[in-house]
Amino acid sequence: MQGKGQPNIYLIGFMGVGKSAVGRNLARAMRMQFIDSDWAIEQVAGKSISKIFKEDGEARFRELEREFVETGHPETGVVVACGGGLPVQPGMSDLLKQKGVVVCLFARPETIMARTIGNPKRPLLNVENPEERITELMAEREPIYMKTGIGVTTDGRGIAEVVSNITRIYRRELRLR
Ligand SMILES: Nc1ncnc2c1ncn2[C@@H]1O[C@H](COP(=O)(O)OP(=O)(O)OP(=O)(O)O)[C@@H](O)[C@H]1O
Ligand SMILES: O=C(O)C1=C[C@@H](O)[C@@H](O)[C@H](O)C1
Ligand SMILES: [Mg+2]
Repeated sequence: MQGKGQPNIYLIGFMGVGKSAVGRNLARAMRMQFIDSDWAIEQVAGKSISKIFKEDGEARFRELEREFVETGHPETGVVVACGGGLPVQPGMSDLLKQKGVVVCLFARPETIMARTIGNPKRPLLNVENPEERITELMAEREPIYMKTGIGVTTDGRGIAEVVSNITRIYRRELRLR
């Protein structure tokens, strides 16, 4: 794989901004491996995200996220699509920045709503008024997202366009290192 040995790329941002979809395409373009933290955690736990939340609680899920970042994935050559809440718990922002290039995808609440509606993988949005929940959670998380990753907006932009933007950012960051 051509990107083997290169610093990891971590995609962060709110649920539905496109981390998984963009990450898969970015990894292909960069010839790097692709790992989705939500998927990796489901493999370790042997159950779905919604089952982990229901049976073990959110705190256990956050522990699994920490283990994934600390020891659960290769140190180089990987594009990691992070779960929406992964950078939020204490210490994670600095840890991600140490480990690689962090890019944060953004989208407006209406866009997020349209992209996430009816998906059972996002138990936090499985509430009576998901729009309100998105706005609240976003306001809480935005400062952390902004200080952790280089921002890329995705509203009205297709996946290929977002991928080529990130490719340029990554090359620039490698030159600066
Ligand atoms: N730029 C884009 N334009 C149009 N649709 C998009 C774009 N990015 C992602 N999508 C679509 O939006 C949906 C949500 O994207 P995705 O699952 O990649 O989000 P995510 O950030 O990984 O969310 P989560 O944090 O919950 O895992 C998918 O159906 C995806 O194909
Ligand atoms: O934003 C969040 O806290 C979450 C996002 C998803 O990717 C999953 O990691 C899970 O549903 C929690
Ligand atoms: Mg995802």
